[in-house]
Amino acid sequence: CLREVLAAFRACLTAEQTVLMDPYLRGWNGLIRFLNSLGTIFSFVSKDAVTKIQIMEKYRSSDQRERYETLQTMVEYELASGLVSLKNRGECPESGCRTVLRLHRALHWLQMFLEGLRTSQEDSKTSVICTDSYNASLANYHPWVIRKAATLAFCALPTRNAFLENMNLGTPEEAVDMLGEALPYVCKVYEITEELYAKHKMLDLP
Ligand SMILES: CCCCCCCC/C=C\CCCCCCCC(=O)N[C@@H](COP(=O)(O)O)[C@H](O)/C=C/CCCCCCCCCCCCC
Repeated sequence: CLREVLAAFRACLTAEQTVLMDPYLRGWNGLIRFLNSLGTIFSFVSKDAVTKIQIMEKYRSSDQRERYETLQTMVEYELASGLVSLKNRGECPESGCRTVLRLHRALHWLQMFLEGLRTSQEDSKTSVICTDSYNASLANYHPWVIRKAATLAFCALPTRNAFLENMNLGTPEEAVDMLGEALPYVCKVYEITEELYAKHKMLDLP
């Protein structure tokens, strides 16, 4: 249920302005379930996202689980233990920091996409909203072949109102209201993570 997905992003935020890992991953898992319901054309996207979520879930069920309780504790722990490579991807291909960075960039896309959906006219095309938000965010980190595959897949998206109805949040108008309520939490999670990564000069982790 997307209501629960949006609630998960709200639950990530603590009074100390840190981001809790478990609701963050719960939110992502819910988004992937929704993505899968849009058709197999998006399998290549969900496969990559699932791999990344599983890497993080593995840390959360390991002996070091407490180090991964929040994004902040993860960054502190991995940097102090030399578990992050700032230059060479091959050295630490599955660090929590680089893995979360990929999800974080995708969260930027999601934020722009949902805002576009919320503020668009009834007759707007979801594929156009999706392509515009992708080009303005995530596409900057993808090679040509992925950008092509992604923009091709976006053409299969249903119309704006059908998409909003698929979200199971009531009528399209009710879904838009719900997005208006929930988006500030997604934005806050994005902002806190962006600041954290900028502070540690990790926004370009290979
Ligand atoms: C209330 C919510 C309603 C909206 C629901 C939207 C559901 C979206 C669910 C998931 C979003 C996609 C997450 C994609 C993560 C991509 C991470 C990434 O950038 N990976 C690349 C880099 O990884 P490394 O190689 O460095 O490890 C990787 O190369 C990418 C591979 C796959 C292609 C990614 C294409 C992304 C397109 C994003 C748009 C999804 C379309 C959703 C349509 C509604």
